[in-house]
Amino acid sequence: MTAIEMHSVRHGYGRTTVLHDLSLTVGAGEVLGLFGHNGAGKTTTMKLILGVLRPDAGEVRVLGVPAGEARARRELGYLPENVSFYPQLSGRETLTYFARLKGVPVSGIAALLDQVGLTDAADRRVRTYSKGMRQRLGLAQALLGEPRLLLLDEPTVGLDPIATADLYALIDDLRRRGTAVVLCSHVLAGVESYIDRAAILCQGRLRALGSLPELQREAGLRWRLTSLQVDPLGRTLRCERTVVAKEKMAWLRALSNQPETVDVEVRAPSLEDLYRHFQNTAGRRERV
Ligand SMILES: Nc1ncnc2c1ncn2[C@@H]1O[C@H](COP(=O)(O)OP(=O)(O)OP(=O)(O)O)[C@@H](O)[C@H]1O
Repeated sequence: MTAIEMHSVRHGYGRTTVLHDLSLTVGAGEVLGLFGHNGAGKTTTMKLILGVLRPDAGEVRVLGVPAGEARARRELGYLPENVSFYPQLSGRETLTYFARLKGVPVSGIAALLDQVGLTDAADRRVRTYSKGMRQRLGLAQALLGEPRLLLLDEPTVGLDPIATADLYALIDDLRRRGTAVVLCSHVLAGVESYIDRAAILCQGRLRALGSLPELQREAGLRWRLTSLQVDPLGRTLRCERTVVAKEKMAWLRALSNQPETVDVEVRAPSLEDLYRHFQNTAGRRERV
């Protein structure tokens, strides 16, 4: 079943429209990265999916029902951007509280604490937690009740590199079990191999949507080839060139046929390169 369907959604605060004609779908077991500058409309999009905001126009459906319906809410987990908890409760008490609010069994709490690496701190008050520990508790809260759709707003904020890698591994595991995930982040480096598609928002408009190879094709950015060559005196020379995607293989063949070439490194346009490209060209496109 499709996890999210947004059709021609418009939303504004007061008289200012901040989302324009947004259409996208997210399938079961799909991880969508939602990216955009500050104020692009990412959190507003999340809130529309949660059903705490209603669109001014268009339609938002979650797991086959209108967003905000009890069935959709029950199957949805949400990690907000600025997660906050009652400081006097322990981690375990916090999860018990949220499990009761959500109407899900408390029996899975120990496993969740373990999954996010908080077992040893489970009975400490949250006010003694570091930022990263609070973030991990937020993630455990979002995972209560085994949601079929998980919305993560800046989930890596405050996480150290190992905890960040653990989070991505957890997302991978959830994806394999059919959970759909929407992941908002300003940290693009490292996220690309964990998302199926990226949606790039600019000034409330969907500027690009697709898998990394699709976005690479659409953007037409150049690939970087770095070759190491040994000259007749035995010195190693480093040569760098950028080539368009369709010429990449011809260049690779040519380089590997040269006996002086000892190594070639190929760098595809990264998610960061693509993000910058689509943001930079958004204004231009709108003016056309
Ligand atoms: N409650 C509100 N009232 C009025 N304007 C709002 C409200 N919430 C958000 N906005 C405006 O809507 C636009 C989109 O905000 P939103 O929080 O969705 O962006 P974002 O992409 O999540 O930004 P960030 O990366 O900074 O978190 C911004 O211009 C913001 O100022």
